[in-house]
Amino acid sequence: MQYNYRKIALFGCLLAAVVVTLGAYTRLSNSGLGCPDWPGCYGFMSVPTLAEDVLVAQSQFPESEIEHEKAWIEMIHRYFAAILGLLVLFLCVIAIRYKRESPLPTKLVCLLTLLILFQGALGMWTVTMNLQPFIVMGHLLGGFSILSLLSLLYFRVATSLSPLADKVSHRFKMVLFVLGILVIQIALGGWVAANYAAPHCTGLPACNNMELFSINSLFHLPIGQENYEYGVLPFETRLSIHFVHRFWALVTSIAIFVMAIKLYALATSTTFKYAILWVVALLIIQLSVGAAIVYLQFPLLLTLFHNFMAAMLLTSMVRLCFLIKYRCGEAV
Ligand code: HEM
Repeated sequence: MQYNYRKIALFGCLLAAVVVTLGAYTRLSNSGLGCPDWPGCYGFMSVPTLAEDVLVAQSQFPESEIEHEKAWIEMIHRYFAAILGLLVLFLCVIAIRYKRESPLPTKLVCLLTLLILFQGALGMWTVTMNLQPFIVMGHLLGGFSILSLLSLLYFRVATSLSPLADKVSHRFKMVLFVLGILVIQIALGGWVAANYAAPHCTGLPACNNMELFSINSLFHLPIGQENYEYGVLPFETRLSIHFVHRFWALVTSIAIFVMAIKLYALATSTTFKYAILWVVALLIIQLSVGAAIVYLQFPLLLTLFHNFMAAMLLTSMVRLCFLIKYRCGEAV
């Protein structure tokens, strides 16, 4: 039972990574409004392709012209997300059903189920509120949170150890703190993408027109518009948003390096040492990919990889937290 549950949880993690990447593809290929309604597409369960269906769709949504490629990208993301939702629901039902016989993390799966439902609502608002940047960024963060919690679920069911009963260690607090810094960096990345701010800062390492950077312009919020596709904020605000993402990458990197050095100096188990090195390796790759995106002028596939690496970095940090909390081997 525990064994099968573990395998399903692992499958859930992989599926969540696919859904997050498909979501990024939908966002970055500007297909977010490929279907102007939700959960269907122009009122159909699939993209309307037959001539008569296209006519019906077009008469019901005269203001949006069907772009089949964008509509398919959007619908494929929704299909995968729906399968993930059903899988999480299944994990939740099993955890509750076998609560007595098998010690499964019921609270964690229930939280995941609530999160999946909220994520579905965010997906709907993304479309109905015409890509409102706060909703788009929230949807990105929701996807990353689901992936993190699913990985935590997998780590929990894959171990026979119990969490430490004693008070939270200094090292655990430090890793949580750095995790918080990383989450801010991911949110800032989502803010860059949601406001289409990437091409407004093309220099490296700083933007070309740094004289336009201003902290105040960051408070110019994208609200009160009908449609947010392709962004509504002025040039200097987008440049500033983009630059802050780069600046916070520096803060994140320093925090991760310091954390890694401190943890490594005290670690004794090989598993834990590898887990620390893995985080550092992912960070170095992520920084190089970030710089390459700018240098190569924002190619879609590389930006997708940037999103994927952010997800990997986040789950690796979650793993570090888990390893400390469950004192795997004599790790901490
Ligand atoms: C720890 C380091 C970093 C993390 C975790 C991170 C994470 C992210 C995330 C999650 C996104 C959103 C992608 C999406 O919408 O799917 C993003 C976007 C972006 N990041 Fe980063 N990033 C990091 C460092 C950097 C660096 C160093 C640069 C540039 C020098 C950079 C440049 C960009 C750009 C240009 C985008 C917007 C892409 C677009 O909208 O086309 N990032 N980042």
